[in-house]
Amino acid sequence: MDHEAARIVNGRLGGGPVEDRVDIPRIEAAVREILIGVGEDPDREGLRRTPARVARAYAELFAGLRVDPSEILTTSFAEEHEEMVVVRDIEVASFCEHHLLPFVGYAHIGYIPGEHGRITGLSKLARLVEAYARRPQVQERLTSQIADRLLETLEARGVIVVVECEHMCMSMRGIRKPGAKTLTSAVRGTLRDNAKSRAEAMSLIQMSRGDR
Ligand SMILES: Nc1nc2c(ncn2[C@@H]2O[C@H](COP(=O)(O)OP(=O)(O)OP(=O)(O)O)[C@@H](O)[C@H]2O)c(=O)[nH]1
Ligand SMILES: [Zn+2]
Repeated sequence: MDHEAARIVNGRLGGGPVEDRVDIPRIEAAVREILIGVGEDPDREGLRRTPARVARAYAELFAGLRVDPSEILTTSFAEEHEEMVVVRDIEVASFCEHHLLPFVGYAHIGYIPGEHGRITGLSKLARLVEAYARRPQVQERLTSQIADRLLETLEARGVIVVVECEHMCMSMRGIRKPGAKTLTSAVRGTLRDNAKSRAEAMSLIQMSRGDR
């Protein structure tokens, strides 16, 4: 494998291979430095292959940086469905950009198709979450990016996205409050303007909470 090819690893995003250009040697060197920095011996048996493992893990965990979210919703179908569609409990695993520690939880997505009733494949909603989650993020931006992309690409009449996550940077360090959940929402279009539709969406989303 030539040097350039060695820098290209295949990441996987929601099951599909993506060409993933990640500078593996650079990540390896940095991880080795971190290990030294925290007072470890990067050459001891258990840590020898750690920089390489972390580099591969990061390629996968940040694969969203190399995905164009506008290409995810390209499959949409014209359907005479003008009522709400809700997909709830989509697992989220993202990284807070302040500490590069994970935040994990669920995203719930609801939308009302536009005038021409264009709907998208249900899995595409989960792929959209993956594309925006697998990058350094803040939860608020993750939430609104998903909502804005849906509104724009599907020309939906209304969109609601609710994300609930626990942030490891709040659980494991700093203030150390494990179990604290952060809830964020982004509401667009008719769901923002119409309190009755919004309440319907919220009740569909909240129904899941009792089931869990
Ligand atoms: N709004 C928002 N804040 C976040 C998110 N993830 C982490 N944070 C917060 O980012 C803030 C960074 O604060 P700083 O004061 O710069 O960093 P810090 O000294 O490590 O902060 P502490 O966590 O309070 O120890 C912290 O309050 C985190 O809780 C997120 O997704 N959204
Ligand atoms: Zn953080």
